[in-house]
Amino acid sequence: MSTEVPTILRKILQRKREEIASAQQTQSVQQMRELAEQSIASRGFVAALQTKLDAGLPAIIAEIKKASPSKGVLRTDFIPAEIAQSYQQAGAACLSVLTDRDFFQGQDAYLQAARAACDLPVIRKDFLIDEYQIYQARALGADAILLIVAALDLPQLQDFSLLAQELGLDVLVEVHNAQELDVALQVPNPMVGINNRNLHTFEVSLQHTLDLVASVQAAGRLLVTESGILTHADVQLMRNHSVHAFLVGEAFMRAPDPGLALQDLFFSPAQQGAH
Ligand SMILES: O=P(O)(O)OC[C@@H](O)[C@@H](O)c1c[nH]c2ccccc12
Repeated sequence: MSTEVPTILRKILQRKREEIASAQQTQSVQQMRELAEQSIASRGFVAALQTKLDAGLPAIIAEIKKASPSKGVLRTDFIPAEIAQSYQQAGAACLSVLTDRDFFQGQDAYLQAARAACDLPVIRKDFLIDEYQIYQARALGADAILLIVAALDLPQLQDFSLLAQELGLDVLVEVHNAQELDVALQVPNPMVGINNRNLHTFEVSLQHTLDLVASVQAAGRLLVTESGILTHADVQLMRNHSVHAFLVGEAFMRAPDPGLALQDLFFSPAQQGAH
């Protein structure tokens, strides 16, 4: 674990340890592993992003998130299956579903309902600190997991990444700065996410992506810019720096029709021919 773990992140990770301990009283690691191994086939997450990019289209991971610690409740009319279908129709490549209960008002059932309602690959958006949660993710039907460099040390990142691969899960390794990126690049994995939001201060700046784009691309990784993409200008700024994969939540969740908001942000006339 990095030396300065941000306060909110520290709180979340603390709570995760309790959740894992209590879940293990109902189902052992061994049982969870068996459920993971028997789970429905995974849909390729990286492959779905790459297909969009190869076609000259933006690769959009559209998020299903009811609330967040920084913004509170984002959406009251919250039906994950409907949102998933709306995202698919609008041209999303993949879904991201928050499963954390205490800080994001998520649920495992939201991931299952969203995935069952469409054909898109889904990433389980949670704070993973134990292999148990990786088995759980696959048992739920997730196609990918998030590994946050600020929450894990290098051996954990390597072990978890390997286990994920064995289970057929793709991995999004998330960083916020150059130091974390150095760690992420030691984990053999095709995808790197740059979170524009600082998990300590909640400050958001797209400059974080711009600062790291050259290093990520030089390493031959697929770069996903995460958080704080709200306007056409934000999307254009990313495109101008050859960033074409996006993880977007709030901008869609606050809109009456999330799919329509996706279309407007990425495919409106102002955006035509931009990539
Ligand atoms: O709602 P936004 O600003 O568009 O951000 C989406 C996504 O990047 C954000 O939810 C996120 C990025 N990394 C995370 C880690 C845990 C929980 C949430 C996140």
